[in-house]
Amino acid sequence: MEKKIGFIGCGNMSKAIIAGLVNSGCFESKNILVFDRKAATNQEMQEKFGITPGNSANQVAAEADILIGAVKPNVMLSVISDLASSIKPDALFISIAAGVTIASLASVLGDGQKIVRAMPNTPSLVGEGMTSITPNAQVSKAEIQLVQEIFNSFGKAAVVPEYQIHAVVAASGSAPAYVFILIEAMADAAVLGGLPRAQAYHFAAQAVKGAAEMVLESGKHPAALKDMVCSPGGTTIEAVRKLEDKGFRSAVIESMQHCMARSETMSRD
Ligand SMILES: NC(=O)C1=CN([C@@H]2O[C@H](COP(=O)(O)OP(=O)(O)OC[C@H]3O[C@@H](n4cnc5c(N)ncnc54)[C@H](O)[C@@H]3O)[C@@H](O)[C@H]2O)C=CC1
Ligand SMILES: O=C(O)[C@@H]1CCC=N1
Repeated sequence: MEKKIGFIGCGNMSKAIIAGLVNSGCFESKNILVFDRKAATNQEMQEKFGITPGNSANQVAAEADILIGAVKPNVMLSVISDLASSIKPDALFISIAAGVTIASLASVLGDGQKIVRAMPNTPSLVGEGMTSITPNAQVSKAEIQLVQEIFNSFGKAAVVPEYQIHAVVAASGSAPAYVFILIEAMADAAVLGGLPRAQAYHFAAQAVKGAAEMVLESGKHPAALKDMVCSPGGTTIEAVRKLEDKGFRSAVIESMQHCMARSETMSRD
């Protein structure tokens, strides 16, 4: 598309989104404007992806049709208050910060600004992101579609009401971290069983990827898919019994409950 998309802050999440955007061809690289306070990062992104580095946050804000705020939650409001007067009045401002509400963003940017809260995740880097989108009342249906198109270009995107964002953070925003721990633990066990380390990661990661694809593609209940693996008196049911004994489900549910509680607390701070 011909529009310009700007990034304020270019850390782990912006880098994943920019890689996804460039690889999908959704935006021409030159129409991706990046400003991070670390000059080396802007230069690195220009060399790697051919994006246009910004001279300042205000310059990027003044040029962007779609502006993504991607700094840490605790500095988001102060960073955008310095930019508010530069942002184009009809630009879409997308915040990806956890725990920063649309109301607090609007209190800085003004009630007339088109604002979207999005919650992406790092698999955007490999075109497998999952992003929730929550627009304010100023964002038109066509603009919501545009935002979906952008996030769909490197994964999947769905519109959710703002109160559901805490659950989205737990189920997809933060989720890659728990899955990486799971893969690491599975690989450690495989190494214990004699598999070389590199192969252990390969087998474990491919098994996780394949299982996820089965849930997404088959439409079957995860329990039915689990039952298909468990042969009577076999190996899998032994592992399943031990996972239940160790409280695997409960550990996942309670950890995600803490994640959601943290997201709620951040929204009130
Ligand atoms: N990392 C993740 O998996 C996800 C992160 N998020 C959200 O994305 C946001 C960014 O997170 P990360 O990329 O992980 O953080 P990060 O710390 O890797 O990146 C933040 C970047 O902002 C830059 N920065 C700070 N102040 C600035 C300023 N005034 N002007 C320009 N650049 C500035 C920093 O130099 C840094 O490169 C957070 O609000 C987080 O809640 C959302 C979903 C997933
Ligand atoms: O840990 C965090 O606060 C951010 C939000 C979702 C993933 N990372």
